[in-house]
Amino acid sequence: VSLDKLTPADPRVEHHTVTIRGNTYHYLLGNSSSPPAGTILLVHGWPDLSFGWRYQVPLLLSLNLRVVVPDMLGYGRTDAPEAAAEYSLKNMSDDLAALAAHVAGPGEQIILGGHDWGGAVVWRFALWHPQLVRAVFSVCTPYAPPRPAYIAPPDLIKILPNFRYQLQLAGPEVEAYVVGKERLRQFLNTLYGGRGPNREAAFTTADGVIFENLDKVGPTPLMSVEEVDFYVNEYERHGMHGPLNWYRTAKFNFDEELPLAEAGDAKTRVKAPSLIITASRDSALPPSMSANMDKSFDDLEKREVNASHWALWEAPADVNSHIAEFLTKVLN
Ligand SMILES: O=C(NCCCc1ccccc1)N[C@H]1CC[C@H](OCc2c(F)cccc2F)CC1
Repeated sequence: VSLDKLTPADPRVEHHTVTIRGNTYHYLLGNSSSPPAGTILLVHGWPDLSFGWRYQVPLLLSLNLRVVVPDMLGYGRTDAPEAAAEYSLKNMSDDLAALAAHVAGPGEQIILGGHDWGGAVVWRFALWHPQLVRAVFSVCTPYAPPRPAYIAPPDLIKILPNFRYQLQLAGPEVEAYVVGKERLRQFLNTLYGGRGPNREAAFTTADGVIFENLDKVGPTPLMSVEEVDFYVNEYERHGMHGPLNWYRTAKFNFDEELPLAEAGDAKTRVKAPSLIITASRDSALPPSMSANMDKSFDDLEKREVNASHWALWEAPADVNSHIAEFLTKVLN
């Protein structure tokens, strides 16, 4: 399975913008030569960009797919509205349904792939727009059924202590501190696994961002300096308010999804062919979190790769072989 990856200015993808439900989205569009065997929509997570799928796009083009990769709301060359409610999983699902109609035509079924928050989005897309889903996969992020009762984030932390960093991200400190190229670079290097001279971490799922360590952190081992430069320039456009709004949506998601939870299996089961690829060393989303998924799916495949949360870049050959195996079955 080829290991080549997109460069920031890659001729294999076009750049497009389109206004969707009031927000302007930027997306990469890769067209296979002959009529496509299908359309796949790739959804990135936090803190990432459409470019986060750089190791996967060439493989997907080789499968004769039309590949659509948006910068999600708040990121890159897509708008970053102020209100957190706009970033709800239902709004994201509805935006992507409109984007799919724009690219593939109204009512056309698509394949969806998500990583991290993008994995949460694609699972919810499958609940809100089941008729549009040809197949769906998530890297790292398990499916959590809509809940009949609201669990406020502080209480969720008691059940899922590995989510503790999300309380900090939903607050004002990280947004206020991570301003300007220098601190954006330190922040991104930190999130992508950079360490200090004595292996100090400046982010853990227990502490969140450790501000006093940020300026000690060296470059991430997962990206070239040019790639980090690209990310820093893309993040400088909006700063961190938009990306952090994704962590301020818990109550909006609960309220929107309550009718699904109350309808039970009819609205909370995923029928389309599905795949989850877990990352063995993901400290935020460990494979154990996917243990109970089977009861909500008609057709679920599970695979695991030996990687951290950033499996797309750290184990691309393994991730890509699982995706290729899954899609070859879906496309034949
Ligand atoms: O915060 C996220 N990613 C940032 C990771 C940063 C990191 C960097 C370096 C090393 C480790 C981590 N992702 C979110 C994605 C949505 C998730 O919410 C959905 C959800 C539930 F609420 C309950 C059960 C399962 C489930 F998926 C919550 C984590």
